[in-house]
Amino acid sequence: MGKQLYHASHFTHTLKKRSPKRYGRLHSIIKDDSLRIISHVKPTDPTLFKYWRFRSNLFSKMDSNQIYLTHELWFSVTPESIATFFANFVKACIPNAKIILDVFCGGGGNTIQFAKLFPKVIGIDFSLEHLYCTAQNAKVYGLDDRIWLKYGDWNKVRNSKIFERNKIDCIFASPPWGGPNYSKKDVYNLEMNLQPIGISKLLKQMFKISKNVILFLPRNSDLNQLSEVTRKLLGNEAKCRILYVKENGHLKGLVAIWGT
Ligand SMILES: C[S@@+](CC[C@H](N)C(=O)[O-])C[C@H]1O[C@@H](n2cnc3c(N)ncnc32)[C@H](O)[C@@H]1O
Repeated sequence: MGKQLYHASHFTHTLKKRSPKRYGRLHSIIKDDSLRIISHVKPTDPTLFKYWRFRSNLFSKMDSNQIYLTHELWFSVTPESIATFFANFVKACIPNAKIILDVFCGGGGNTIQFAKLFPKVIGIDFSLEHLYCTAQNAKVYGLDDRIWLKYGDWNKVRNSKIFERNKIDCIFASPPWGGPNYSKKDVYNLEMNLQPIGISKLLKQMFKISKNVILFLPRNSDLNQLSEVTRKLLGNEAKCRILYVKENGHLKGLVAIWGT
């Protein structure tokens, strides 16, 4: 799959060999095993208790005590039932897809569920710790052999040669929503608040790589902006499908779908 990618099954080994400096940044985390979650032990930060109470919703294998999370991943990983739904949805739309790209892959919530159904998944993140979590979590699900990881900022990685070598059938992305305040506004402005860039630029960059794009966005996202950007980039007849996503009766967000 090319030198620029790390195979999840030997992520730390390859990192150590190819990039000792980067490995050095992870060394203490690996040595202390400090990101491993012991399921019955509460996180030290009380603000995480509400996520810990529902920890098995994040990963059904949480009780294996082999799931890895950073502080940020406790509240940003896609819950397993939602990630499973997204993967099944893509499989139903593009049954013969070979390669799925998961931009902003975090702790692998989505990457792992895609890898259950598709032969190759490429996960991108600019956090080495998060890539390490994805690789570790994929092992628990026995899916690390189908996952390749790319370290770097999307703004740079998007121009990488990996997309010349790998034909991407579908891009999935769960971009950062800019912190918990996203829900305080009636309408979430997708141009101003979405990280790391506004929706128009992000989509334009993604359409250069694949015509099939799925974004997991806040539930209060501005639908007019979605409609406008779709017409602007794909023409007046183009469509963007929207699904509202619930978990246990609670509205968690929406998915915007372009393409097949
Ligand atoms: C909402 S989380 C994704 C969660 C993921 N879908 C999961 O289930 O674990 C967003 C991720 O985007 C990453 N990220 C933020 N800005 C980025 C950028 N400019 N380039 C690459 N990754 C970025 C963060 O490190 C974080 O892991």
